[in-house]
Amino acid sequence: MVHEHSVSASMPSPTAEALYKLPSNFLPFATQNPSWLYTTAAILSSLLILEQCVYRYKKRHLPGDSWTIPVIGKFADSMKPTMEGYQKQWQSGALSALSVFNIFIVMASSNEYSRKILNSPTHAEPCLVHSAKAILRPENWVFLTGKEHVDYRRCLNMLFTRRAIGLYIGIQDSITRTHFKTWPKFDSNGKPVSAPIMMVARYLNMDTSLRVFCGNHIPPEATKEISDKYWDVTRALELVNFPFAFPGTKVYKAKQAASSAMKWLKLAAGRSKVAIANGAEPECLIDEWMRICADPSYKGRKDFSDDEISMVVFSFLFASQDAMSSGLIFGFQHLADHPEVLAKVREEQERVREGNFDAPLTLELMDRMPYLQAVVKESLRVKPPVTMVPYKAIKDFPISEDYVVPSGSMVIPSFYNSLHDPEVFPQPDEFQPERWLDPGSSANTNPKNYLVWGSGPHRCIGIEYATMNIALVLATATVMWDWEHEMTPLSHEIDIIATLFPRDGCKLKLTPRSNA
Ligand code: HEM
Repeated sequence: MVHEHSVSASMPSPTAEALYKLPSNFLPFATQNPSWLYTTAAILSSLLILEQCVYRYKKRHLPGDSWTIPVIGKFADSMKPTMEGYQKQWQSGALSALSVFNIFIVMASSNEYSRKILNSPTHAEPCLVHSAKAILRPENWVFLTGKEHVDYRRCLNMLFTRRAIGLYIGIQDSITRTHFKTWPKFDSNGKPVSAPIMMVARYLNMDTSLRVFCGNHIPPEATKEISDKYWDVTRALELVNFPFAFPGTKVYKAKQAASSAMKWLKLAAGRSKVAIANGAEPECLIDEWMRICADPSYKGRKDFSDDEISMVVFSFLFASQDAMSSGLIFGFQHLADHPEVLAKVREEQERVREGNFDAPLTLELMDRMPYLQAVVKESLRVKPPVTMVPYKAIKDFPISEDYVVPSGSMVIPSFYNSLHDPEVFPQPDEFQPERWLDPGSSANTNPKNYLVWGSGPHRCIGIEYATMNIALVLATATVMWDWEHEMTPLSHEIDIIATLFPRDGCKLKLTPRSNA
């Protein structure tokens, strides 16, 4: 998800719009006093009182603090978000209110209200963390709304068809195998030891994405440079950033990282255009895009500048890097903690691949692995990488019978409660892939609850690609190694760094298997 693809994406830029709308005669008493100090104090205290009145007026009967902390509101909580804090907010009501830096926020926690927000484009639009516009550039397609967005997205959907995914799978498979050579760690006696997989998984993910998107149109040093710098982008996706991108700030560093990545992506776009014009077969996503544009039977838009292509590809990286890494790491953690499930995945691998693990994985082989697919689906349900996405009410939004979200407010659909609804997912916190194998199960008959990818016009564009990648990486890992999860007190603590990660980085001991 590109827009507020993250729990941390919910921070508006600090404004005090409501306070600027004071009537000119609002503070008459202050002008009667000659002391500027007294006048200033009077104005400030009036503004603070007004802030409370506006907050209470907008909040009406919704659960939430009766008073907001002056000026900053729940800023402190948003600096260091925790799952416990979010859960407390979600449990407080299907709709609840809070304020951060004078931005009024309505949080939706129920399935009904969350879907209503996502599917009401005339009332609510995605809005980004403040830093995202600076990083992605304001002219990036992800900021389009309404018909413009629908039309643009129609072109991009063609990059994720089954034909395209079939092209990407070979790249994903080969990059994964190359990276896996470095994953197992050994002590000086050659005995396997455990190590956190968080950063190696992020690096694998970035390498895979860049090769899938750009093929060999960028050199290996480019993927290394982009990967190394990308952490600066992730770190800038905090709920609250210093509002100006001065040198040294997180947003400044993220902008630097983004422009150096886009320089390489632009190079790839130019090279791909030349290759396809010269009759080369598509080898990556940009090639596939250029092939479609060059096809005489294609009636859609064909003229995309190198710069525009680089921004689109960067939007895919931006949307995928943290969410995919989170999904992948929890996939490993869930399987490692459920040896009986791991054994079933392995059994399926052995059966479908007939013991020939050197042969590249194909779409057809992946189609024959329903158990693995159920594992991925369940893992993403239990620990959804994206727990909420911030939207903004573009006009008064009558969300329920007795509450209208005031125009200009932030309105945040959250997914966690839908994905952990005990009516639909009995024992909701348990990792039970089997719930997806029975077509009549409540999980399968309530697809509206599966909000891992959002819903409506901005629903994730990369679903098949992301699912395929997580499945493929786990498939190969199950046949290459025996896994052991070194449990630490932090293994089940969640760090929110744009998306969710186990706080200890998931320490795995990987022992090569003899059949691999
Ligand atoms: C496990 C991995 C991923 C998860 C959990 C995820 C989740 C999401 C979510 C929740 C949204 C917002 C949907 C909404 O507002 O209704 C979204 C949007 C988006 N995602 Fe993903 N995503 C993942 C991977 C990817 C990948 C791999 C790509 C690209 C290759 C991608 C590209 C996008 C884009 C471009 C959007 C914005 C779509 C639009 O505004 O039209 N995502 N994703």
